[in-house]
Amino acid sequence: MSYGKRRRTGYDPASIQEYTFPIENIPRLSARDPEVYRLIQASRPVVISDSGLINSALKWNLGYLQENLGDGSFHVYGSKDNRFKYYDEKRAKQCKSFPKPVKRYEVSFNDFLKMLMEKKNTRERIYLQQMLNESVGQEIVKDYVDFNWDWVGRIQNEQGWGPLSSNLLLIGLEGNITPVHYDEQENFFSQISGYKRCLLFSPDQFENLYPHPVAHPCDRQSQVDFSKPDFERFPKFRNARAMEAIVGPGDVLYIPMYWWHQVESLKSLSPIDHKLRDFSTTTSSGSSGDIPPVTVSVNFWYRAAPLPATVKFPISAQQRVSVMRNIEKLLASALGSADEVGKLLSTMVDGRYN
Ligand SMILES: CC1(C)c2ccccc2-c2ccc(C[C@@H](CC(=O)O)C(=O)C(=O)O)cc21
Ligand SMILES: [Zn+2]
Repeated sequence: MSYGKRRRTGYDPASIQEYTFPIENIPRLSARDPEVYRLIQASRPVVISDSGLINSALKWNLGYLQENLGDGSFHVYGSKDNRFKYYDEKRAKQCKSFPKPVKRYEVSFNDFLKMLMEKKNTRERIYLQQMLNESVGQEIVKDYVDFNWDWVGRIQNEQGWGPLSSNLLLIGLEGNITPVHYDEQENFFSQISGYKRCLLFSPDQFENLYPHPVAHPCDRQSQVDFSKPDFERFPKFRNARAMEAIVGPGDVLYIPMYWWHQVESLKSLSPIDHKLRDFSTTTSSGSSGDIPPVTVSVNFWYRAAPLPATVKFPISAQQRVSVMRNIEKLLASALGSADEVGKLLSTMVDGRYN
């Protein structure tokens, strides 16, 4: 069930997964509308349709990227299903019993293209995510310089945000899902090609989304799998309610810090012509590979504004999450291991605070 109008153009509605929670629409406004800046000021999500932020990148098809991305190495994640659940490598090494949800490869862009062709036939799905850095070719640098930095820089200053920490280039297969999680940075999520469905949940829904413990490799990720929610373990997930934006080329979605988001690559109705230069179309398996359709996005992560000098009460949901994180970290270090944090918190709370 979804309230209000859902954007209907460009993607195949059959590629929209049905979930158990109600969904409202995130406002989609022009950069000329003052309401955009009121929503950003209030740390509320909004889609800006004509910011021009990444117009210079709208020509980034795979052929252009192959030509100009340079010969650096790229992080490519592989998943045996369509979910790409992030995990922290260091923490994963510490807990032996942790089954790694995704595999990580370091490959050249051409190898990534080969993987795209070969993965067409295998179960494994792949997702490239690579920080845009100085290893990229001159043309990409030019396009990057031509981003609308005046527009985004003005917001960064007006909001008192910290520095831009990174821009991640994301190239995924249609059907790829980044499961619901939150990040501790402000994000201008920009869509270059293809369509992505972004489901957002406000930070005050922490108890509905049951994040893993902070010390867990999947810190900041929800334990709930939307496609098969375990209501016995996570009963409050019944109270979750989402806001949704379907972003297409040129759209920018403001994802406020601490807001939960799940991102799903939809099936595009007009597959892109990748203009792949004389790419050997016969893969090692000999099948004449045509590249499967992909989505391309780039995000802009900004460090948070410094905390205000005086705390206003009642504290915000974001501040509540930050306090809980600090308590979990403090207890894990005070007790020497994260395993006893739960027991100690129950001892503190049971019969005393509840
Ligand atoms: C799933 C993946 C590839 C991954 C694997 C391993 C480590 C990190 C990440 C990572 C980080 C960010 C994104 C982009 C976006 C979601 C989306 O567009 O899919 C998002 O969440 C954001 O911009 O905040 C995607 C990924
Ligand atoms: Zn994220």
